[in-house]
Amino acid sequence: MKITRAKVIVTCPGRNFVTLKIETDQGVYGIGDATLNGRELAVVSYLEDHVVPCLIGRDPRRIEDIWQYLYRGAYWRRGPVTMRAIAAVDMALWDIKAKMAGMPLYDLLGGKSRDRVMVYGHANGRDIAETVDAVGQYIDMGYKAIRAQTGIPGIKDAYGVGRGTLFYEPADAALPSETGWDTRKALNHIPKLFDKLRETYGFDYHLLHDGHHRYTPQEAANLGRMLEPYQLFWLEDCTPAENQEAFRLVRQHTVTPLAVGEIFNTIWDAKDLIENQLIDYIRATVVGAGGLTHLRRIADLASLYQIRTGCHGATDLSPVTMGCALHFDSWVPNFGIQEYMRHAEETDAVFPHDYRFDDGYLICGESPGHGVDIDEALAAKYPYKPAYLPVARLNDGTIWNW
Ligand SMILES: O=NC(=O)[C@@H](O)[C@H](O)[C@H](O)CO
Ligand SMILES: [Co+2]
Repeated sequence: MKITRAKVIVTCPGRNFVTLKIETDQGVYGIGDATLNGRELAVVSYLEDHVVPCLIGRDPRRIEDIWQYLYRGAYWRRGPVTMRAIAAVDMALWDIKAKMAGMPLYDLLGGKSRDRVMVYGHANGRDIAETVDAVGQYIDMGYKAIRAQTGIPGIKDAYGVGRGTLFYEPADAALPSETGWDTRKALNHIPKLFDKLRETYGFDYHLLHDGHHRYTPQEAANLGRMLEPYQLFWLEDCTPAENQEAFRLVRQHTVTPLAVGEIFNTIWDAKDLIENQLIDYIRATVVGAGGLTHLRRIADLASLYQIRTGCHGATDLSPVTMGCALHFDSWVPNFGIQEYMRHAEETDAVFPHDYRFDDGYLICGESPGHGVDIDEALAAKYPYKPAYLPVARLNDGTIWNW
């Protein structure tokens, strides 16, 4: 069996997505997501100019060999562009293998460990009252788990607060927009949000919060401790994780569960965090961490330390990633939760899929492969539109983590 063609499809139905389509001499094709929010075209070039020429003629059944070839063969390794390109190839090859086997992908991974996948949505508001109301909307939609982010008095465009939409799409300008940050103001305000949420809705619903890399370890520990009475499902990205050891300082001072990893590219970004049990959930994704082949390895390492998966699932991860993630989530024994920010209608039209939302859970599809396709004719109607993630500055102008 041979790969006869591989093409990169760039489309912008509501937002930019990069999709790799691999065709074979057996007429079966597979697709993979390669979207890197704000740097999409770098992955397009990496794939078109440096990966696709190496794929033509290879046997698509040799998923592991191709993964190792692309990872070790590039010599330069572990970056977000490289690992997204490898992920797209990997997803497409698993799609092909499952289609050839006539199986939904989860069957190829080892079968279902659960019938449905608990998801969480993004409730946000410009102030506490709006955010409390938005959480109520998600509860009414059947969600059991809701992430809550609120505007903070004195902070311009705090992270996670949409502009009147039900969910949050941060890539909002042709050049990076400038947002503010003030940790003191955030630490004074965020506990009040969760106090109000628990007072309003009680403790039966899972509540999550994203620190989005903005606190130092000591500040993160302080926030974690202040949030303990509100029993969060997790506090995510509480401090930057380049220094994995920083989480030990947080861990020592709070029992608030910690989640990290949406920007991780390989197992090496998480190894120390996992082996030292410094986190409770690993957020690495199929598209961000080298595909199913590599994400399985991360999940298996995490399972040794009772750490569960909590895959990132924002709008900028395409329905192809969501489809693959649901097959992974259906199989992985140490599943925790799946982030599910809904895609725009025009996105769903370009990427027909068989997964569906039901009462706070996503139900994985049963069709052979990962269950997601791309309508190329429709995709062509949405040309790429430059869109950058914002940057954040402190009050004195210092660039901070967005
Ligand atoms: O937990 N979810 C998130 O942090 C997302 O909202 C990220 O900011 C975006 O995916 C970045 O493109
Ligand atoms: Co996040």
